[in-house]
Amino acid sequence: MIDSLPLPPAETGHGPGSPPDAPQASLPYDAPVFLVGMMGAGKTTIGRQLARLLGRDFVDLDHELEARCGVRVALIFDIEGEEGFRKRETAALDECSQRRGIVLATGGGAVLAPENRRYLKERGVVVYLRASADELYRRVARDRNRPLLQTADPEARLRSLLAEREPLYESVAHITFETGTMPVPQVLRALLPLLQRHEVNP
Ligand SMILES: Nc1ncnc2c1ncn2[C@@H]1O[C@H](COP(=O)(O)OP(=O)(O)OP(=O)(O)O)[C@@H](O)[C@H]1O
Ligand SMILES: O=C(O)C1=C[C@@H](O)[C@@H](O)[C@H](O)C1
Ligand SMILES: [Mg+2]
Repeated sequence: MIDSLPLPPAETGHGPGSPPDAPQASLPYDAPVFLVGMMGAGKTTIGRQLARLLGRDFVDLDHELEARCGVRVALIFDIEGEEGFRKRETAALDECSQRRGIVLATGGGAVLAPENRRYLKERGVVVYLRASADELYRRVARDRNRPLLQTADPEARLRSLLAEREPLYESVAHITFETGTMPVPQVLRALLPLLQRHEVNP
């Protein structure tokens, strides 16, 4: 039933009727760029803008799963539990991470599975968007779309998830970028030269 509902458009291109803007920058490789980090790290927001800047297609793994299932991430969790969601996430990541020339924003928990970490590390350039628990919580506090934070104490949950995952994000990252309280345009300006300087093995 979860596979047969009407789909919102997947965020995997520039959208119907909207031609891509001319790229304002480029990278010296076509390996995919993967963004990892906690809920609220800015993977979707920065990923979309980075893709536009580079003239690359943007893939958001959460949106891709929603498009495939026809329902929101929260409902996938409700129906299939976190385990079901993670299986779908791994299958989608395996497929999407083989695309060249894209920017891909992962979901916050995509680094949990060892095979996902291998896909990320071996197939592209991985950027860990890092932020403090205080800052992350400020960014997601009012948003109800994150099922793992629908608890009595979402801030404590976010802190414990961050502590658990930090070493996993670090272990896959080629570039760790501390966003601090930097606004999005500034993050993009500072991240771009790091990506351009990164050396990718053929
Ligand atoms: N550097 C930043 N400064 C201020 N606000 C930010 C920054 N990055 C993201 N935000 C805001 O934080 C919120 C969450 O960002 P976003 O949805 O991009 O996070 P995410 O990493 O994709 O999270 P998830 O893993 O849940 O998908 C959004 O409202 C976004 O505008
Ligand atoms: O941090 C997580 O485990 C998650 C983050 C979101 O991107 C979604 O993938 C989902 O809400 C799970
Ligand atoms: Mg996101």
